[in-house]
Amino acid sequence: MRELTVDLGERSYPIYIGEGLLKEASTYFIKHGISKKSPLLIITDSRVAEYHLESFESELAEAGFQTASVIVPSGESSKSLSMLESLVTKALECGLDRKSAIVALGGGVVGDLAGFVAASYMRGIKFVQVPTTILAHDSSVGGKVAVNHPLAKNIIGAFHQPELVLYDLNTLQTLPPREVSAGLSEVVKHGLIWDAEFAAWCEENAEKLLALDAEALGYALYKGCSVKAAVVSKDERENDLRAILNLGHTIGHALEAVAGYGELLHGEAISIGMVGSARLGLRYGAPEDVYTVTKRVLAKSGLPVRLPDHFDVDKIMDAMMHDKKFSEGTMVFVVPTEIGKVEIKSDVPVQWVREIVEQLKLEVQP
Ligand SMILES: NC(=O)c1ccc[n+]([C@@H]2O[C@H](COP(=O)([O-])OP(=O)(O)OC[C@H]3O[C@@H](n4cnc5c(N)ncnc54)[C@H](O)[C@@H]3O)[C@@H](O)[C@H]2O)c1
Ligand SMILES: O=C(O)C(=O)C[C@@H](O)[C@H](O)[C@H](O)COP(=O)(O)O
Ligand SMILES: [Zn+2]
Repeated sequence: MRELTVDLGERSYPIYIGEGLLKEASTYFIKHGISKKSPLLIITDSRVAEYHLESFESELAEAGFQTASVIVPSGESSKSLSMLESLVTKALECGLDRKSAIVALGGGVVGDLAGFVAASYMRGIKFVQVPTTILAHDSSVGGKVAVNHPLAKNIIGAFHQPELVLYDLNTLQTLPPREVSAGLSEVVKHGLIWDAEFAAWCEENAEKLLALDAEALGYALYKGCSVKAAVVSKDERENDLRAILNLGHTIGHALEAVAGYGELLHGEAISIGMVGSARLGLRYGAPEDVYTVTKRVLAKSGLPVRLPDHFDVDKIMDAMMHDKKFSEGTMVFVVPTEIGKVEIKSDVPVQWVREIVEQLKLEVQP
């Protein structure tokens, strides 16, 4: 078992990563002050529920927790305001009070949604992240919680840190291959923004990761969470440094919104977005390998690097104007300067961005 800390003063919390942790969930919950006297609501999705809900909930109930659970449809469309309202209704029906906790059992969709319920219910109650996807090594850490608006991704949300993150690597063995690759997108991102050696490791070990090799996965998720925890610990609310975690997201979020949340998985959209950011890096004078290595490691991880033809460039450009990185009338982008290093560029010429989005349709999968 590996352990990390997100260091945020009185809001600090641990991330536990290991095999079989769900079977001991109650021990961790007790250790971190989750109340047995108030009801606890587990929020999960239909696919995760099939595999994990019953055993997880009974383990907690047997240890004396007053559990209730609710299952949302699997997929990005559950991150909506209407779903938030129905979950608040459920929380009220289950009698959740200010000492209750909400438990997010699932991937990033469940984590973001359940986290936002916890942030807004009674103006904020405790929550626990129990990630079950590779991608959720990113979403479960850092306290960004949100739902989507049809025009913009994650635009209704809050910062609300969990009490703990309990990451049971065994749960990942049931992930479909497309979700494995999508999750690797954010793992690779953590290498590209912070740690060139780790980016190279991701490329060398791509096959093992795609095959869900337990040792490789454990290491990759530990490294990814370490980068995330280090960045968030320095800048919880994205005043400056934290923005680097958005590599590939200005274009990526626009693609998700234009496609209608679901056609492209988040990790896939971010993969295409990171190729766009690498191209932007070249315009600012970065060495060629920023582009070639980015593209190669993503492709080796089973990810798309080309924008499908049917995407409308005007619509993508419009959607980018609603991104949180568009502010004071200028486009702000995270731009790689070398592998493992990025810079935040404001005032990026809109024409450059348009040209890059057009070029993305012509990329060749290496
Ligand atoms: N808050 C953050 O900092 C942050 C960071 C990155 C991404 N995100 C958000 O995370 C979301 C994407 O997360 P995701 O990729 O985990 O998607 P997801 O939660 O939709 O999970 C992907 C799919 O895998 C299924 N699944 C989950 N666990 C499984 C398991 N163990 N076995 C089999 N199937 C399983 C789910 O039902 C779903 O169909 C996006 O909404 C994105 O915006 C948030
Ligand atoms: O935690 C962060 O900060 C990130 O940027 C992580 C991203 O992977 C994640 O997709 C996040 O939700 C994007 O942030 P947003 O503020 O643009 O919604
Ligand atoms: Zn992301």
